[in-house]
Amino acid sequence: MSTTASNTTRSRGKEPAGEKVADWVDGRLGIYSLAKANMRKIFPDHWSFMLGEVCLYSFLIIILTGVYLTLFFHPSMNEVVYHGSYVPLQGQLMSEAFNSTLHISFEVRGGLLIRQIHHWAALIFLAGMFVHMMRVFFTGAFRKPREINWMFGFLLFVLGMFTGFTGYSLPDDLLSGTGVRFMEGAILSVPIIGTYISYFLFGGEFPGHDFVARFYSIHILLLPGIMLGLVVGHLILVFYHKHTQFAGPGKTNNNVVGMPLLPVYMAKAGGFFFLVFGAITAVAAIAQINPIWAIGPYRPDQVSTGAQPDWYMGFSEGLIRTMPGWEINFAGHTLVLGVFIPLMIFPLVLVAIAVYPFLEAWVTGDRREHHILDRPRNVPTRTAFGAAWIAWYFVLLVGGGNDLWATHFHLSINAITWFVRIGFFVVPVLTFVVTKRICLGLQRRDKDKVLHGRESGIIKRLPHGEFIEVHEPLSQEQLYTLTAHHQYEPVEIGPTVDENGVERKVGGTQKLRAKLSSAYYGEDGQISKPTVEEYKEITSGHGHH
Ligand code: HEM
Ligand code: HEM
Repeated sequence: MSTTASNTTRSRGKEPAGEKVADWVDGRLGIYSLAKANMRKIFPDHWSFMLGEVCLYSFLIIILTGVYLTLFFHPSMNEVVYHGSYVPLQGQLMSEAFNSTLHISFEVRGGLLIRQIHHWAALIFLAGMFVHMMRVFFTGAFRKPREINWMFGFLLFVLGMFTGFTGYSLPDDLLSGTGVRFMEGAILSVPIIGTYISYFLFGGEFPGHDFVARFYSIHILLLPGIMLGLVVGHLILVFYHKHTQFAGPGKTNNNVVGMPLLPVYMAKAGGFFFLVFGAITAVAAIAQINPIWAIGPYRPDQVSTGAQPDWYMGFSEGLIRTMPGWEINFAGHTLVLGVFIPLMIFPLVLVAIAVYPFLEAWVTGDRREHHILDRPRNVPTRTAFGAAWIAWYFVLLVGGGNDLWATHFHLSINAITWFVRIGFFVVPVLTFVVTKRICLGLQRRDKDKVLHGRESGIIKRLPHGEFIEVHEPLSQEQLYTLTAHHQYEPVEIGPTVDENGVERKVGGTQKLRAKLSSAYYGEDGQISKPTVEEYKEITSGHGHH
């Protein structure tokens, strides 16, 4: 701070304590210039922009509760005899991990609630990421310059799945052990190196004595550490790029219309954190999750019926449960294709998401920056791809819970398995076609609204007996919003013969690109926006009710 400033404050009398502290910190960290540059940073308002915050807050809640659990959890597979307060398990042999989780649940003050909050927050965190990712996808917020942030987010999603899986495995109960056994089976199906990886991971034959301790360091240190770094990077990039916004009057690619970070956005965000915390705590207090005492300790020779992974891992379970049990013998080695093929499809389902922004940019040839969001209906092919992917994911989830679907809905488990096998191929295609039709229909309706106004529901009878519905013209604001989107031309292959009559070779990828591009922006891919002439012609009297 300058001397004049400190002289003035001294002349006014005693400096307030807060100001003193702030001056002290500013002298060391330069917070005044940092605050000046960022305090008035503008955030646009839309309910869907709160989904990223749900991810952030549930992640913080997971860390807070996780730290409390580490105080009491023993990551050891040493066998002990249970002498705790849960009578039905008295005298049973179990691992220390299972024993300490029972101790957390029954004896530690607030232990069961914290365990439940940790587990529920994990489910909500992953669901939040799923929905946040869909919001970013369907609005095209992943386009330049946000592709790298999309990749950061994608990594967070995948790491979140594995952190959840390792956490789920820690209590060493029958359900979690069955999940780890499932993973071991999948690893063993990898030709040549599968057995080595399994031995390395479990420190010998499954289950061995090490996996809980190993999963523990991965669960509380390695993966959350990487995730924390990624979250910080993710938020720095959101700040750096500035937030996107939906089209509307006054909103352009070069500005952001909304509320300043301080005080409005911070107050809202702070309140929202407590809301998310409260909601998760309420769910955790009401709905029981993972009652390990009812499931019992893990024994490799036992498996319970109705065993299910947490929802985000369900699709991988579905892939394996519904795959035919193919097995071949190759040069004296057994290849378990029934497990190996699903194991290979698993990353493909995920990688399809990761690379999408780059694929779309290549197909459309679009290299511009985008800060105005798309309405999903205005990009029908992308929206249809997204919907097809979600439908595919849910078909696999049904496969992952085929036994529960069978028992709850009194269906044949074989019928469900066949439904999933056929649905795996058919449902995404059907969803794609239907979604694209719906989007085009909505675009037609928008066009109609722009040209003919909104249907008011008021029916009038004209003097000569004809009935008409009164259409109200849209406001200028609505007209702008409905017509603000840019419509692209499909990328063409161009002439295949040059001016000298020499034929130019067109590669397969170029042809594919042109085909995909016309699917995005060709005649079947979008409804042309109303032109100014059309609008003037109609609104100047003829044909306008
Ligand atoms: C730990 C998980 C995550 C956290 C804490 C997080 C947090 C946030 C926050 C707070 C925002 C700004 C507000 C909003 O648009 O909702 C945001 C934006 C964004 N997120 Fe995430 N996110 C996470 C996961 C993901 C995932 C899984 C993806 C996609 C694969 C993703 C991609 C993006 C993108 C591209 C933006 C910029 C959007 C824009 O400016 O419109 N994020 N994220
Ligand atoms: C994205 C991050 C995380 C996710 C998705 C996650 C998820 C889970 C899940 C589902 C469980 C099983 C809970 C149960 O018993 O029903 C668990 C257990 C556990 N987690 Fe996490 N966790 C995360 C981060 C952390 C962190 C950062 C810590 C510690 C600093 C931690 C510490 C623990 C401990 C000690 C257990 C075993 C105790 C128990 O099962 O109750 N977790 N975690």
